[in-house]
Amino acid sequence: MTLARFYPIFDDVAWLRRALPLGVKLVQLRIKDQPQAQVHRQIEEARELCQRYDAVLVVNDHWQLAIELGCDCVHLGQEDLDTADIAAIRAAGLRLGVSTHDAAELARAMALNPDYIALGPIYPTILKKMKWHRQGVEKLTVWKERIGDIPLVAIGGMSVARAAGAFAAGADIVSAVTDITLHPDPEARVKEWLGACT
Ligand SMILES: Cc1ncc(COP(=O)(O)OP(=O)(O)O)c(N)n1
Ligand SMILES: Cc1nc(C(=O)O)sc1CCOP(=O)(O)O
Ligand SMILES: [Mg+2]
Repeated sequence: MTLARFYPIFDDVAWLRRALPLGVKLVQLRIKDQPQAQVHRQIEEARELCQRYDAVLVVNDHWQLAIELGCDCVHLGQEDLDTADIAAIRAAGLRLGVSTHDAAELARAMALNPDYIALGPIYPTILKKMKWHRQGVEKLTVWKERIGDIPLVAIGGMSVARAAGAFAAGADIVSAVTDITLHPDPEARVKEWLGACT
């Protein structure tokens, strides 16, 4: 299945209630620091919403719950890979996206035969503190040459205005958080994103 080119990431299912009716077809639920019961409830609702709107739900970090709740896809970073049971994820039929930031991480990700590879932060991000400041769009070209047909996600400091440059450099998908969630009119911004990622 081909993944949509616009990939918003949200920290609460309430955002999915707003974004999915607008036409978002690929979305990540990235919940941090919430009690397990709340995470469970949110993933369950997100899965139902994505089924209703024919969208792919990617569950960040919480791979056991993603398996338990019959979700489509999980996203794991390099630290997550230290403890995740990849065989169990695959046996449950879930797709897998993996974060990468340097060549060693890319080699580790490629060995898992992932369904997409994310490279970031392409531009500086204000969402979280990171060891990497800015990879630059040029690195997307290098990554795309190395990963071939595996979809490449550009993440980190992405905006509507920056999306075309990322696609031109080799990204197949562009992901964003704060460009949407901190926008004064998030719905209007999602619509702009959908227009920029056709
Ligand atoms: C599409 C996408 N790319 C990268 C990340 C980051 O994952 P990770 O390194 O595990 O960091 P956290 O998001 O868990 O803080 C992502 N979530 N999605
Ligand atoms: C969650 C995340 N992971 C990144 C990585 O490089 O792995 S950058 C990032 C934050 C993306 O948020 P924003 O669009 O607001 O910059
Ligand atoms: Mg993670």
